[in-house]
Amino acid sequence: AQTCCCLGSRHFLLRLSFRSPEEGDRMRALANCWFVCVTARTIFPHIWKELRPGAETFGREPLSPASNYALTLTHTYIHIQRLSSRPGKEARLLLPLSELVGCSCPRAPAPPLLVLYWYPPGKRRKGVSRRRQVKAYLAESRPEAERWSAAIQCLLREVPVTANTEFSRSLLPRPRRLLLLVNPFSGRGQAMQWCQTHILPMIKEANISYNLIQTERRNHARELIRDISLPEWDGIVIVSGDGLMHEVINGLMERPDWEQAIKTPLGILPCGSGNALAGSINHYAGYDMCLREPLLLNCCFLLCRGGVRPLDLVSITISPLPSKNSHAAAPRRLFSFLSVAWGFVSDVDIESERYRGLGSARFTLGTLVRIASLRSYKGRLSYMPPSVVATSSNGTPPPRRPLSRSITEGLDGFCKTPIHRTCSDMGISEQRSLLRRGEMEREERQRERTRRRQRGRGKGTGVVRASSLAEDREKEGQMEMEAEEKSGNCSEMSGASSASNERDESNMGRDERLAGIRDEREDEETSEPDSCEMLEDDDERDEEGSGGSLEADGVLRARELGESYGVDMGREAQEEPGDELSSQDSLQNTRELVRKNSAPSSQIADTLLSQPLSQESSTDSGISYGMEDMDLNETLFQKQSYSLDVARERSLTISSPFRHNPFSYKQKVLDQNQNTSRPRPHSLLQHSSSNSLPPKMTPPSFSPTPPSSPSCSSPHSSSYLTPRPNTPNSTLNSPSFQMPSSSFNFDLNEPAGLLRNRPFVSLPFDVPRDDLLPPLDQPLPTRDWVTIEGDFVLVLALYQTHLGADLHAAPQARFDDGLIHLTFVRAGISRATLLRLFFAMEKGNHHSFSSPYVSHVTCKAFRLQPLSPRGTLTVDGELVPYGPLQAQVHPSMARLVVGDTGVKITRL
Ligand SMILES: Nc1ncnc2c1ncn2[C@@H]1O[C@H](COP(=O)(O)OP(=O)(O)OP(=O)(O)O)[C@@H](O)[C@H]1O
Repeated sequence: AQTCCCLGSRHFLLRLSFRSPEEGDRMRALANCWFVCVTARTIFPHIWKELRPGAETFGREPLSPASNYALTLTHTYIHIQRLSSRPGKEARLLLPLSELVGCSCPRAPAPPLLVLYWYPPGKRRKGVSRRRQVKAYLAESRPEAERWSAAIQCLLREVPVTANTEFSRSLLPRPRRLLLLVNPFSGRGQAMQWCQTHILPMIKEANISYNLIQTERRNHARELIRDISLPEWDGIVIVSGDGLMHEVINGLMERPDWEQAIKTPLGILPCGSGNALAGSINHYAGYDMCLREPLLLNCCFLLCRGGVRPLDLVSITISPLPSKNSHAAAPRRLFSFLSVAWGFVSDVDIESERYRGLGSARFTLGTLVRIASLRSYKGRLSYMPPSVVATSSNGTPPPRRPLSRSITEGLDGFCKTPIHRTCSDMGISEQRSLLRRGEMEREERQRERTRRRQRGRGKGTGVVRASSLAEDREKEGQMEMEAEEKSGNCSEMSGASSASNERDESNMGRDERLAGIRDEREDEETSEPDSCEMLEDDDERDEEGSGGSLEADGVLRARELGESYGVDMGREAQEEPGDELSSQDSLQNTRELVRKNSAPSSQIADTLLSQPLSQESSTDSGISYGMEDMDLNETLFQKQSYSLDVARERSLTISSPFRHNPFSYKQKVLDQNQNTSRPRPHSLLQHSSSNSLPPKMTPPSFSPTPPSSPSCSSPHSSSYLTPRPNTPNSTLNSPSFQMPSSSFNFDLNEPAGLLRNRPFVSLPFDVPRDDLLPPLDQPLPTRDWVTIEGDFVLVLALYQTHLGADLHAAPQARFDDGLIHLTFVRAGISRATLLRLFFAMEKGNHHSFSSPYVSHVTCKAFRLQPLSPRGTLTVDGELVPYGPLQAQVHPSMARLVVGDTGVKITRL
């Protein structure tokens, strides 16, 4: 038994032989007694089996033959060799210390055992995860067993040791102490059960002391964390989903000693339904995607190993909740570790609460339900690319963003290159369509500007309130319905979806509408059968022109919210009659598909996308336009004339046909499948319905600020851009700059449900400032920001790799990369494509997924201004008040327990 093979004597720390308990009668009696009385059925069932293969029938059957083992300890492995007198029967096991959670040496009267808690990776039905195995060996004496236990624990706790070290318990640091916060209702309500079966046993095996607190209500953990004495704890562990982690982080940031408090290592043991952070930790450790208990075991193992990494936090500023004195309410700040979501993702998150019993499958079901009734939302997304911060912090001026002057150049790598390098994702024919629509917008906006000035004279302000927007759009909808009922010519379109109306109109009534753009009067006389909304629009204009009824004024104000900003340039496009004729058949087919309500969305989309959009553009060179408008960051531009040549050049980067497509304000007919009794966002009524697709290829307006047009390399050198006074190089000579930014006037409803019980504790004064962001109610700087405005299906800002344990949504993200990973999907995407996108996300290969509607960028800060009056916004999966929101990343603010797979920073 004293012989063992020599395994790397250079790293040799301990070598000793152990015997199995069957070696002698005395030992056997002792071991049997101890196991039967204390351990066999409770603490060490595995050991019992290991030592006594015939445990269940002890006393009745003969004991198995004795085995001797030789164990050798090195810095990285325990080599275990079974010694056998019969040649060829020796078995060797190499047990990596990195797969060990801990070891123990049970006290007397137990025999002198060395027990190893080993979690090797094992194959599961879905992926690979850790499995528990216990190895126990009987030492010749208790001091020998204790020496071994101390040696292994020293290595696990990274105590420096050599081959000459005299191992004893005194070398060991004190056991780690963890505060476990358990939400018993998280996920499917299994958190406490899993604590007993998986978590606490493993934590004990790792020789970690713990205190477990069950949360009793929402925000209980937050209050607790604000008040406890933190130095007592080596870490705070959340046994729940991401929501409780959000509470804890914000509780820490609300402490007066937030700077030290936020450095407390945080761990997560996934018992929720989303478990995004746990999924990210699991991925970072190099494990395959897994859910439920396997994921829990992996994370618990990593927690016990105890490697800690820095974690970025994102400071979020959101609109204040309404108070009695709404003027006194200041924007709120909170800290986020995971995500900000608006649109599809937040809708699914909140709406799928009702399927909570399904666990993580609730998101799959929620996704399918939401895809079936796809919504889009109007909004404006601005972000600051990381390159800007990197270079400006060096003191060197940021490089000019090159303008992609060729449409096809931008189209090539649309999905792969950063947005600010891309000017358009549209093909040539669509570019023409864009320019034509730009012309229409310009005309329309000029008319509205005139009306606004008239109204401004009376009211003195151009502020638009979202509450009136909602009412006005309802009124507008009613008016449109009435108009349609009156119009017999519109009967052809009744029953068809709104989007099909839009498409038909956009393709079939081009000549008429172009004529209408040239001459507003002509519009009024045109009674184009297909153009229901034009009739209705004209009605509105009549009313407004004649003094403006309340309804008409409301409609107008509703329009202002979405449209009052943006430089709008374009050129008139005309259509060749032959082209229209050639597209008639396919259009007819499409309408049939949509009207019948029977075709799959992808089929409808395909039909639409295959339509030729072949319009020949004609330039009105020499024409100059007066303009007075704001850019997408609410920077007011001076009224100046410029030639259409300039306009044409800039239209590639700035104009916003997307924002103002011809379908924006027309009648929306609910199709048969829509539930009319249920309130729906207005954007849904406008842009999508369950059987219709949003308009084809609604390109966004990309507005790097300043626009990086060669003719306008900087806002200050521009001949036609003058920033607003509150920007660094502003001038005060614009008569209109006093007009407040409309998009910040949201009517926030009284918080209800999930939001009702949120305590709004103010953060300490010295929490880090968002130095890249102006206050929420002020315009963004003119430089370095990119703005996209239009209709979005979703906007998702993620700073971890996973959005859910099985949703690898930001593969490039790292815990401390100092970046926000923005994904946005614009209206126009088909349901089938969206579904494919989510499927691709599961594997994390959606970045190679090519769709002109889907964009991925990284940034340091962003601002999101929803322009649709209703919607949901979530931060870390938790509902926040709907309204403008801005965020900035603060690199490496917190610390996260991730195990020791990656680059180790410190130990828990
Ligand atoms: N005892 C409790 N009773 C009710 N709500 C609680 C309690 N403890 C915590 N909460 C709240 O429950 C919400 C949801 O918890 P959490 O996010 O941890 O679980 P989950 O929603 O199942 O998981 P995930 O966010 O991963 O989907 C959190 O906002 C938290 O504030």
